[in-house]
Amino acid sequence: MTAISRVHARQILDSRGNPSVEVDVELADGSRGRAAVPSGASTGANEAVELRDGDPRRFHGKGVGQAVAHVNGEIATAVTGLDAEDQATVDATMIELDGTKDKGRLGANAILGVSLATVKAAAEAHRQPLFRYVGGVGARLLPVPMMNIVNGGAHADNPLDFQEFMIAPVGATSFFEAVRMGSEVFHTLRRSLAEAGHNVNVGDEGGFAPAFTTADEALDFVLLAIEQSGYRAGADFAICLDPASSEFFTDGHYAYAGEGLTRTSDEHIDYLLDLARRYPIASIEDPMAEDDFTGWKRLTAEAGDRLQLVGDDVFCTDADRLLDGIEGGYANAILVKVNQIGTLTETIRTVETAHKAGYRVVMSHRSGETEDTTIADLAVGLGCGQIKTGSLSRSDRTAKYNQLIRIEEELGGSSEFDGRGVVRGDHLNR
Ligand SMILES: O=C(O)[C@@H](CO)OP(=O)(O)O
Ligand SMILES: [Mg+2]
Repeated sequence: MTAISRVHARQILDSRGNPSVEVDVELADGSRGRAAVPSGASTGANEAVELRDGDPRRFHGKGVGQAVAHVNGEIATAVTGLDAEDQATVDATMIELDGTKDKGRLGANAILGVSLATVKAAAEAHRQPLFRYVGGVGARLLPVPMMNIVNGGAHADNPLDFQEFMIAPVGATSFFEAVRMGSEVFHTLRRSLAEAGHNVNVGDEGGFAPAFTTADEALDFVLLAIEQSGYRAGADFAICLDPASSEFFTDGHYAYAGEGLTRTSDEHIDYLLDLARRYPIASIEDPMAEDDFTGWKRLTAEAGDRLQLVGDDVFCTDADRLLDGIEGGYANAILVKVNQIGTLTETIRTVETAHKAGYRVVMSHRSGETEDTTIADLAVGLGCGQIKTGSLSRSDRTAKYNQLIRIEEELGGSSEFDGRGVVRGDHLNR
C-alpha cells in the first residue's frame, strides 16, 4: 500500500523570486507528500550540486527545468514501485542512478525533492505527523531557535561583513514563549533603528539590514533591543553569530571590506574572541573559512570549552567531513542543511554521527526558502535541539516557527524545551 505510484515535479518560486523544485509523491493507497527545495547564497564549496539551467532568456538564467525533467523522467521511472517506508532504499536508488559524488548529474535539488516528498507521503500513509513518523515516540524536544535579526554579508546590500546576528531566547521555557520573546525584541529593534535614523528594510532572511560597517554597531543595537524589551542579555537571550567567514577569506586572509581592513587568521580569531568577551555570545557558526583548518583547530582548542562553534561550510552536512572534524578536533557543533547533502537518509546519518560524538546539531534553513516547513518537523523528529530559520517576519521564515508552535501544541505536556542547554554548554562535555 505504501508503494510509490506517481512522482511529479514542477518549477515554483522561492523567497528570492528564483525558481526552485517542488515534488509531489503519491503512494498506492492515495497518500501524498509534497516538498519544495531551498537554495543557498553563501554556499560551501563541497555542497551537493544544485542543477540550474543557466539559460539567460529563461528565468533570468536560474531555471531548474532540467532538474524538474530529471524527476519526471529518470527518477520517476527508477523509484516508482519502491516502498516509501523504505526511505534508505529510495535514497540509495537515486544516488546510484545519479552516479556522481556530488549529485551533479541529476541535481541534488531534484533528488532532495523526491527524498523529502517520499517521507512526507509515508508519514501520511501512517496517519502520523511528520516529526513523529521520523522520530517515533521519543521525538519530544522542541529546538531552541537562533533568530536572525540583523543581516549582512551575502544576504544584504549593506557593508556589514558578518552575515548573521542572531538571538537565542535561552531563558524561555517553551518554544511558543521563545517566539514571543524573539518577536518582542525584533519589533523593539525596528523601533530603535528607525529612531536612530537607520533604514529598516530587511535582508534575505528577514533581519534588518542597516548600513552598519562593524559588528560592534550591530551588536550594540541588538543588546539595546534585548534590554529595552525588558530582558537580560546573557540570561534571557544569548547572541549567536554566523560571520560566514568563507565568504571573505581570500589569499589566506580575512578581508573585511566593510571595515576596510584585512586580518590574518590569528588576528581574525583574536577579534572573534574579543567580541565574545565583550558581548554575551554563546555560539559562532563558520567562525573560520571552510579551508582554514589551522584556524579552526586553534579556535576550537582555545575557546571550544566555552563557545559553541558550528561548522556549516566546513562540513556541508556530510557525515564523512564531520568525522574529519571530530577526529581533527575542530568545531563542536554542526549546521544541518538538507540540500547541502541531498537526501534524508544521508542527513539522518550526519545527525546521528554528530550526536554520537557529542557535537550539537542546529537544523537550518537556506537564505532562499519557500513555504515548505519540513525542517521544522525534522528538527523535532531528529532531536536536534536547535534550529536556525531566520527572523520573526517574512512568511518563508515564520512558516517554520509557526509549524513548531503547532508541533509543541500537539505534543502538549510531553514536549520538552531546553534553552539553557545552549549557554550552559552541555554540548561541550565530550
Ligand atoms: O550560511 C548560512 O548559514 C545560510 C543560512 O543562513 O545561508 P545560505 O543559505 O545563503 O548558505
Ligand atoms: Mg552559515
